[in-house]
Amino acid sequence: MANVRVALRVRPLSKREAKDGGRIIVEVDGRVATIRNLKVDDRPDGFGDSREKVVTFGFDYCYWSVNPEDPRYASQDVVFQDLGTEVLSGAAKGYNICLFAYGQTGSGKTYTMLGTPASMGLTPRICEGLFSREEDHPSLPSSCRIKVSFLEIYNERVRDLLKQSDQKKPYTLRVREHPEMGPYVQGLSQHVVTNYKQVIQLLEEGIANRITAATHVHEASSRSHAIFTIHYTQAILENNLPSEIASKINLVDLAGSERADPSYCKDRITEGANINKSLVTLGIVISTLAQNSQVFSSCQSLNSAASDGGDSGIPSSSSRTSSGGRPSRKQSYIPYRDSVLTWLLKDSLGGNSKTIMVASYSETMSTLRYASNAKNIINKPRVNEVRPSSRNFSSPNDEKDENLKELVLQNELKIDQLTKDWTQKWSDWKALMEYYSVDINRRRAGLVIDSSLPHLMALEDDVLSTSVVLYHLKGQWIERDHCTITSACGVVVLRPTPGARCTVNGREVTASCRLTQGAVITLGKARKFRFNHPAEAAVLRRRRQVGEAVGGNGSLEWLDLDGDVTASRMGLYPLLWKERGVLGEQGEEDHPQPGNGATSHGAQIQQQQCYAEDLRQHILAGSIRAEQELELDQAVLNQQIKDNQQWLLREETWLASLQQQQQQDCVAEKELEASVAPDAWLQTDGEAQPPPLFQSQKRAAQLQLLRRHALRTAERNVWRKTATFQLERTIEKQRLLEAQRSLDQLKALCWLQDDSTQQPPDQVPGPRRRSRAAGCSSLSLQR
Ligand SMILES: Nc1ncnc2c1ncn2[C@@H]1O[C@H](COP(=O)(O)OP(=O)(O)OP(=O)(O)O)[C@@H](O)[C@H]1O
Repeated sequence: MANVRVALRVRPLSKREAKDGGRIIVEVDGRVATIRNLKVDDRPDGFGDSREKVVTFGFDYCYWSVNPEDPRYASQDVVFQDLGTEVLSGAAKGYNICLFAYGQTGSGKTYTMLGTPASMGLTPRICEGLFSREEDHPSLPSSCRIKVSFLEIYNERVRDLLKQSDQKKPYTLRVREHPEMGPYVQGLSQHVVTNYKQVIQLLEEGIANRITAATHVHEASSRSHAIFTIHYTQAILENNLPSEIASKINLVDLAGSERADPSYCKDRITEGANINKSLVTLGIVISTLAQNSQVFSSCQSLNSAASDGGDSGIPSSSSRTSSGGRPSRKQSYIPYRDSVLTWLLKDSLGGNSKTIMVASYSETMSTLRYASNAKNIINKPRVNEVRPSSRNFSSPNDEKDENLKELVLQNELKIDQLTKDWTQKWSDWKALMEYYSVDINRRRAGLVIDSSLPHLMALEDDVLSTSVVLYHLKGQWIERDHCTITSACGVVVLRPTPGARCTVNGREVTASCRLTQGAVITLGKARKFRFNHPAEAAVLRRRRQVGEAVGGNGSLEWLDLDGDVTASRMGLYPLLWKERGVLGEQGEEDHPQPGNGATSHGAQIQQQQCYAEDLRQHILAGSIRAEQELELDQAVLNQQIKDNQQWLLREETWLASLQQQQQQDCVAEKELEASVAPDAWLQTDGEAQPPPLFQSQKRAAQLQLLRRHALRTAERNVWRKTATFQLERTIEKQRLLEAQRSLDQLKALCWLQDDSTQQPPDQVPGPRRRSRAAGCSSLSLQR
């Protein structure tokens, strides 16, 4: 519980006022303001009471800003040190805060709230405080987010001061009420800011767009109420779990009240009427809230003027609450919805907010009475904390409301868990499927079965068998009785168990043997398999294409399918010389076939190249697959978002119609009640919503929450998947780099050996040197 904090500020006389012989009749002493010499009775017959009347008001702060020479002088900085820092500390703790300036036109509201370029007011100073707070105190949560919006209420219509319409006619925005967040402006632009300069730019932009006009009292009078809202969110760790503290700061510069002047044009009179209407409503709201707070608090008002409803100067609603002069136990109806201003500030006035009011004083005492009344309002500010898995619902008075929220919370948690489980299972299953994926395509007359992993394909002896069996070689595949087939980093090796009969391409294998694309393996006498290595096949296909491109016949006669085990272990080493023949003809002329050592290195280089190429292919295929999948996920997510938006629209329309219906019913009901018993309506609780609408709104909110949650989860999944793909790619690339490195080492070793087998440099004729260079170019061409 917290009382509304009220500050009084007295500005200096304007030049015109000083010229007209005006004087300041209010005196400030500490936290008390005194007004003397009030006319007690201004009857023209002279029989009025001539005694000096003194009225005192107590406030939380009193600022004497009349003369800078005065020791009591309160500068902009002094005001900020009290009020601004209170706003900042409240925001840092996660409270919603509303600071508004009230007063007659020309009394100094805009000066206090916004200030001038030479003398900054509260709003820019508070913004500055938010940013410097982050910089000055690194111990504070580093992850803070600030979003601002700026609106004005002119003639009971809301305009976005930071998003001007292109059309001549300014567009207006609708005010809606969220069942949980309270009233809000639909479509109001929100601007994320990361530094102080950006906020000031937005503030200046909004101020420039605000409607002002000259009045009798003030040349540049603000004709609208302006609300600058800062959404301040801090990421914190609570019990080692990520959590958020969100605070909404409303900084309100109200339009000034003024007496209607018949000499004004029609528009100005309407404008003034609307300003006065909203300020009168604000007065009623403040007065009623103060009374309601008094009903429930044992505290007596310190201020006699505040408790004197008849002399408050504010349209009193006491008649609605009192019965026989004593306050009723029943809470009075608070007419928030009677003006857009009070509706929008509903939460700030008497709700979940810390509220500070700066009353700018000039001439009339009504401002002081207004302010004094506001002091009695007791709010229930609470910290807005968003817990890791869900929002933190708190402090509703209504028990039913609490239960409902609890239910929503539980549902949300359940859904969260289910979604998590489901996602996990789904991704496990998907990963498994992906790993063993077999692509079956219908092509022309037949079907093509394809897989990107090394596998064995059973060659059935039974002519009646019509099925195809694929055995994927994932990591290690152990056939206990026969042989071990290992697949590591794209290299598949078969090791027969001692005594077990294994043949590869018709030759018996007794030691480890590397399997190459297309090898036919026979286990025992009957079981025949064909070994497929898709990545290797892709490399071979590409080479065949290169061969064709440079004039070869594209045949695979060099693919030594029947090569002996040693050759097989070397993998594709014959390719090296074949390719040199194709790509390095120039070097071939004077470059003899290297000796055995060189052959072995060449084979290793070739093998390494194949491996690197495999990896490259693998990365390529992986990234294409990842992209496709992400695209698909994104499309699903977009569709979900679209569906949600449509659903929200339908729900809103439906609620609006329900609301309209309810309003009509209410009017009809009131009319009926009025005709039956004029005082009967006093007994009704204005704040209570009729059950059907309330239920519908709750239901809508519940559904909305669930849907929003599902969306958030889906978004998180896409993000997680993207991250996984990126990680996979990075790992693959790392592997590729390593392969490349060892390839380079092998090459260097090979050339070193070449060098050692050649004659000393002084005996080497020129063309041989060229040939080595040509060999080099041949390799780099391959690379
Ligand atoms: N504390 C102050 N010190 C010096 N000048 C002030 C102070 N307060 C107000 N003024 C000056 O008084 C004039 C009117 O102030 P301001 O525009 O803030 O009034 P306002 O209450 O916002 O008026 P309106 O409601 O018509 O917009 C301005 O010229 C402003 O600079």
